[in-house]
Amino acid sequence: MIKAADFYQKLKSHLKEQSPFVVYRKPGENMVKAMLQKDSGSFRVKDMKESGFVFAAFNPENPSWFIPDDHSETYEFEDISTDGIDSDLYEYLSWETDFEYMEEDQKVHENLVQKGIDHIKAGDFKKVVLARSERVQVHDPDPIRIFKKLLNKYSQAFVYIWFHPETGCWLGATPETLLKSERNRFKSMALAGTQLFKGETNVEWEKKEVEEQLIVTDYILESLNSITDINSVEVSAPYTAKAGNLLHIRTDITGRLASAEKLGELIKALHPTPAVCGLPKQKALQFILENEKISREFYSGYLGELNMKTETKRNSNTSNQENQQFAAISKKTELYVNLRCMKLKEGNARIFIGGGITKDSNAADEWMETVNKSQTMKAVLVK
Ligand SMILES: C=C(O[C@@H]1C=C(C(=O)O)C=C[C@H]1O)C(=O)O
Repeated sequence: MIKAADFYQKLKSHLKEQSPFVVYRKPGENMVKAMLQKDSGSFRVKDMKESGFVFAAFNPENPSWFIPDDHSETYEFEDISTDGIDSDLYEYLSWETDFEYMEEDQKVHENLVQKGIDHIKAGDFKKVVLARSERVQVHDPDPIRIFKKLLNKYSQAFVYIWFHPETGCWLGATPETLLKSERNRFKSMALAGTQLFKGETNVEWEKKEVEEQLIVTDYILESLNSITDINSVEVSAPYTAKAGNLLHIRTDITGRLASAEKLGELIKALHPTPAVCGLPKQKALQFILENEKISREFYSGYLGELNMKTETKRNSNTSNQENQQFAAISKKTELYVNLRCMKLKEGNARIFIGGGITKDSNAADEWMETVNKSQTMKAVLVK
């Protein structure tokens, strides 16, 4: 196993050569993993049968970039938080906003949200997720140092830094799983509804938020219909989940795929879910593409390990081979929705944030929700 300091040294030279790489840590884990592509080729996902790390755009028509397993060096190391900033108190206190600078942005976003509400009331769609971006001047633009701050601060998120000449440099700390699967078992989640964390996770939710989250759960369950062994599907009760300075409503969904071959179909059916797009999917997507003032690029797309080979040691229980161990190779997929993320460019960070709109939404509240969400990335950019 490589030492963290040695790894980051290696990563620096890789970055200088502008070769694709990804470094990431899964929620609740200690180990940081990395894939450094050995050549400078650009690979795209074609049929979801590939093995490697995928970085997919929000718009399903756009390419999904890929670091293939067999074209990269992989690393694993422990990176222990040293500055102790991963505390609830810090998240709450680090709240700060420059309102003057945002006045124009606020107007533009509220107009967009109002247009969304009007279309919902006219019956065009039931839910739409509308986003904006914000440019933040970065005091210390070293992407590796920003990544380390994310690691220190967000132990329960999927934290990553991704670089590819086709996409630029992205970093994030997302609370949302799109899909996990191993052999034919899978897990997904419906995450929606947002309020600011004020030191208490036992909170009340407004009816509007509950309904907004239910739309996501129902959609995921419906998408599973033709692809899974539907009798195997289990759904948890909705509960409050903390993500940085925010709380969301979350439902966990597990089940079995009709066959492991159906993985690609399932990803296609799920993405983009109404947690980041809307319902019905096509109408909401069209509204977003025509009306949002930004190109989302990879924000609210998905990223993660696709069909990564993992070895599990199992005991054979046949009597004449007592206690004999054998290694079973299986393929594991772990994909996350690319939220609470930013793109680094020429010393600036572009933060992407959005929120779900339903008929009961209020434009000013939706603005505040995006301000709150922007804090997840801003907290690691301020001095
Ligand atoms: C769209 C975002 O987050 C999503 C939207 C949420 C909402 O509308 O309440 C909550 C969690 C996420 O599923 C974002 O963070 O930009």
